[in-house]
Amino acid sequence: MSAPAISAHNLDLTFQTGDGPVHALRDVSLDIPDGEFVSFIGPSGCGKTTFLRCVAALETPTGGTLTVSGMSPDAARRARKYGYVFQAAGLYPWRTIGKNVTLPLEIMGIPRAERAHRRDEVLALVELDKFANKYPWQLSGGMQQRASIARALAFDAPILLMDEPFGALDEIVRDRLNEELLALWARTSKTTLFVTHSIPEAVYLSTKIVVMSPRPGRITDVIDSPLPRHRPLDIRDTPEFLAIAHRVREGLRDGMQAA
Ligand SMILES: Nc1ncnc2c1ncn2[C@@H]1O[C@H](COP(=O)(O)OP(=O)(O)OP(=O)(O)O)[C@@H](O)[C@H]1O
Repeated sequence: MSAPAISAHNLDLTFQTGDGPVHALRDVSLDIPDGEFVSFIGPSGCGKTTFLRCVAALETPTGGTLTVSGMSPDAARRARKYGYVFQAAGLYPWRTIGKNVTLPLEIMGIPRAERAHRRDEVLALVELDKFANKYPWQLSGGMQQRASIARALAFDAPILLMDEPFGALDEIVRDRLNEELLALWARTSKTTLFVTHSIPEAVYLSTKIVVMSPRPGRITDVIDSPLPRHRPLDIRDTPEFLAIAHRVREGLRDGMQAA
C-alpha cells in the first residue's frame, strides 16, 4: 500500500510571541488516504489554517511527526505535491486570468506551449475558458475564486489545500461552487483538505470531517461520511445528511465545553 497522502502523529505547534507562547495545535493525529475530501471545521483560532500551513511547510511543528505523500512537508513542497487556494482569491490585478493561472508555471520554467496547454485545460475545468483574456476586476467574486482554484490546479499536484475559499461569497454562489468543486474533485480525484466554518458545506463536500476544539486546537471527532459520492444539492434535506450535521454540531459543542 502507498503512504497516506497526509499522516500526522501527535502534532504540536506552539508559537512564541511577544505576549508569551500561543499553543495553536495539540496532539493532532490524523491519517488521510489518497483521494479523500477532508473538511476541517472548528471555532475561529482553533488552528485549522495552522494545520494546513504545516502540511504546506509554511510552519514548522514544535512536536510530533507529519508526512505529506510519504515525505517531509519541505520535500513535498519542493516536489510540488500540493496546490494552495487561499481565503482571498489573491489574483494579480495587472495580469489577465490566463496569465495569473500560468504564473506558477512560468516560475517553474515550464515552456510556453505547455503553459498554454495547461492553462486551457484548467480554465475549462473551472468553466472559465472564455475568460482567459479578462482581468480579475472584470470577474465576479465567485469567478475570481474559481480562477484561483484553476491556478492551484495548474501544475497538477496530487493534493489540493483549500483555506475557506468560499467564506466571503454569498450563499447562492457558494452553493454553486460547492457543486462544481465536488464535480471537479470527482474528475480529478485529488486529495483535498478544505477549511470551513460552515457545517452544511463540510457535510456536503466531505468524505471525512475533522471537528476541532478551541485553542489549543485538538481533534474532537473524525466522521467518515456514509453519503454517496454523487451528491445533488438536495441531499442536504435527507435524514442521513442531517444526522451527520447533528454529529458535527455536537462535536463542536463538546469541544467548547471541554475548553
Ligand atoms: N505566526 C503566528 N504567530 C503567533 N500566533 C499565531 C501565528 N499564526 C497563528 N497564530 C495563532 O494561532 C492560533 C490558530 O490560528 P489559525 O489561523 O490556525 O486558526 P483558524 O482555526 O484557522 O482560525 P480562523 O477560522 O479564524 O481562520 C490563533 O490563536 C492565532 O492567533
